[in-house]
Amino acid sequence: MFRSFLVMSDAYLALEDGRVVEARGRVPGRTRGELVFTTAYTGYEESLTDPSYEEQVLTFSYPLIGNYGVRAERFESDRVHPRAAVAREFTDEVVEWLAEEDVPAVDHLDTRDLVTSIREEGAMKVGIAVGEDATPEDAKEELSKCKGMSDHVDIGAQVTTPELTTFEGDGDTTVALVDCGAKQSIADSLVDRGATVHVLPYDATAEDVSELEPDVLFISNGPGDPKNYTATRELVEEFAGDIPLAGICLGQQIVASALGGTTEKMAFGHRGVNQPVRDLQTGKVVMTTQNHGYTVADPGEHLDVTQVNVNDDTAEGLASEELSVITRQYHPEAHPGPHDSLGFFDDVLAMTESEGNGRKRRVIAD
Ligand SMILES: NC(=O)CC[C@H](N)C(=O)O
Repeated sequence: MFRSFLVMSDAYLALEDGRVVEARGRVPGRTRGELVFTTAYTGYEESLTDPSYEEQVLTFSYPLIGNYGVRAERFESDRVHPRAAVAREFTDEVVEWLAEEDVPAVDHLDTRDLVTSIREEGAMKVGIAVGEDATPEDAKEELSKCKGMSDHVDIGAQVTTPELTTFEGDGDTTVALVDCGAKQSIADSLVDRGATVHVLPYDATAEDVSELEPDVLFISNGPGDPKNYTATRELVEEFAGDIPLAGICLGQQIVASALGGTTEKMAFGHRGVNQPVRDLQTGKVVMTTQNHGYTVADPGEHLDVTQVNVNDDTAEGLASEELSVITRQYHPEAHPGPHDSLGFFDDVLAMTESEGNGRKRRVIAD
């Protein structure tokens, strides 16, 4: 157990490795989740509203969070998704926002130690108790109720759009974006390029998609284990070879598993805005935004790995020319992070123009 420098502590984090960490409580409450960290030094508004953090507790390794305020125009969804937020120091403005959202927050703890533990031991469960009457036992009780990420079997239902929503672009291309917890910047990046984007619930049926006559089927980012997105995987199986497919993050994982690949959980994942990715064809390395804890272990026979992470060689981009598929494990839409890979959206829309790409082809055997 290590101590915050405050004499009075009213926040406790009970870690899966048995330790209880004291902190300063900023927003009271009791909660639990998977403890992860991001190394992003900007973009706290975008990260905190990224639906992929659902059921997780987000630790910022950057020590001061909130130094340029809180503006709703930077939000990626309509609420804060992590179950709690942890930093060395939160500004009052961020704390006010988290309080309005009823999301427990703690600071004045040694986040360097926390991040080192996650790196060495992997992402772990945490129970948190914050408030004047909070005790270490309360935090431990929360920990005892904490489920593993893969055990949140219907996590998509917690983050998806309740109904079909359309964002109009000024061009002719139509994209069906299956919302497994989509960041708003994905639809925005497509609309910016002229596409009309229909955002569908994660459990949309093949009929729902067909009715829209989309030129591209796009699977979004989202929280939890890709194995739990059965309905979304079936959609990909249904349309592969008929219309071009794209996916980001969870979307890449779902597309790969639908086409015969496999996914696995990583030790602590990739979360930050400076993850280096190498394109295997051009040799070029770009800095990317990432937020994932699972990865594609085997892309299967239909997909090729086109990009890899420079640090650990994991699959960052997959493609099939035959089936017109391109996916990214990272976040080309940025928000937060570098804009170097925004060209992905041009590549996705270009698939609709490529020769021989019709709705009639079926390459995968039924
Ligand atoms: N940002 C995402 O889409 C995350 C995907 C998945 N939930 C993972 O953790 O790997």
